[in-house]
Amino acid sequence: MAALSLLSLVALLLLPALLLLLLSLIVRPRPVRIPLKNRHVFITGGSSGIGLALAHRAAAEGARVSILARSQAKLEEAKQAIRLATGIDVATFSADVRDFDAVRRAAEEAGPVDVLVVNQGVFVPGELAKQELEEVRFMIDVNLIGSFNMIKAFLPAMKARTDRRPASIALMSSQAGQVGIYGYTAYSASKFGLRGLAEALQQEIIADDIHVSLVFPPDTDTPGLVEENKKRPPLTSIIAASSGAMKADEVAEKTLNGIKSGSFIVPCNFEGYLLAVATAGLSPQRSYVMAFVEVVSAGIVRLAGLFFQWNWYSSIEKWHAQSKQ
Ligand SMILES: NC(=O)C1=CN([C@@H]2O[C@H](COP(=O)(O)OP(=O)(O)OC[C@H]3O[C@@H](n4cnc5c(N)ncnc54)[C@H](OP(=O)(O)O)[C@@H]3O)[C@@H](O)[C@H]2O)C=CC1
Ligand SMILES: CCCCCCCCCCCCCCCC(=O)[C@@H](N)CO
Repeated sequence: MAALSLLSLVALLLLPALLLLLLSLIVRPRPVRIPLKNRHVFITGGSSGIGLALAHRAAAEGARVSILARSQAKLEEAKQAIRLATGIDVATFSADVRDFDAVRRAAEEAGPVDVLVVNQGVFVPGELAKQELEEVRFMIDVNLIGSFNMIKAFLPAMKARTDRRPASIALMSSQAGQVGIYGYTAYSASKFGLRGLAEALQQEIIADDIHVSLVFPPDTDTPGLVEENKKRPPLTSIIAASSGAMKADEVAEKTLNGIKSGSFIVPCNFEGYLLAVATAGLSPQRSYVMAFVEVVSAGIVRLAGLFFQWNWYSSIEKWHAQSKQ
């Protein structure tokens, strides 16, 4: 009896250890560190919200920072704010990411970039039945096609960089890019699209030592969210409240840490970790510890996900029952 329990104890410890060992051998791409100090970090949407917080932090960490957005006035305001806080001057580029020629001119002017953060994004919530196709197109154009434009324009010089240290392309998705949320048909589609782009792109540029990160923030306190809240269907707010809200600077910190550690998936809060494990799919994974968590908890996290859906559909049913009265 004692021998049997000793045996099962050994098996209990040995199996996870063997699994960890196996995973540490097979996870791909291999782990990498991406330094920011003295490197050129280019941030789209860098004049407001998460992008502005990223620019602040990257400048404070000793990077050379460039920001791109449409409004020259907001860019100038951001530049002054960063100078006041850090004493550092960032370069500004006024362009619309939907305009490939404008983006290409910015790329030429900016010179080679080591860390490209494609963060610009627009969000107009609303049920598809009530939304104009023009708004749908707007979100797909800025969030998805705009990201393609940025990468197409900046990638050639990144590949040809003479600094042989590892480089990074980070894309700002959203937790609504991991799970579809009521009121976000177009927005979720644009953010899910970034995932396909990122997974395929990582395979294409790994040989250039360029590493892709996909960031998934929850609701984040930014000027963009203040605007969004004016239009949000109540059910969007109810369902989005399943994940806690964050400050722009907290998301910026998670994002830069994710970039520096070369993480492909970058969750930002606890719910974000659950979502990352629940939607791990066939994404690349560099961390054998995270890979271990994914393998071991897949079933139970799926169960948790089904409970969330149960809860969300209950809210939707309740909402319809109330509005019929
Ligand atoms: N806030 C949130 O709750 C969340 C946000 N996100 C994502 O994070 C990113 C940043 O969001 P947030 O900080 O809230 O956004 P803000 O609305 O506060 O800022 C958006 C930034 O993008 C720029 N931008 C918008 N459209 C374009 C365009 N066509 N071309 C170039 N620049 C553009 C804006 O400048 P200008 O208008 O002058 O062009 C601004 O600098 C987005 O991708 C968003 O989807 C993800 C999850 C949650
Ligand atoms: C396995 C269990 C997982 C449980 C966690 C589920 C939480 C889902 C919440 C989704 C929130 C979406 C917020 C989108 C924010 C956003 O992008 C807009 N503000 C526009 O910018």
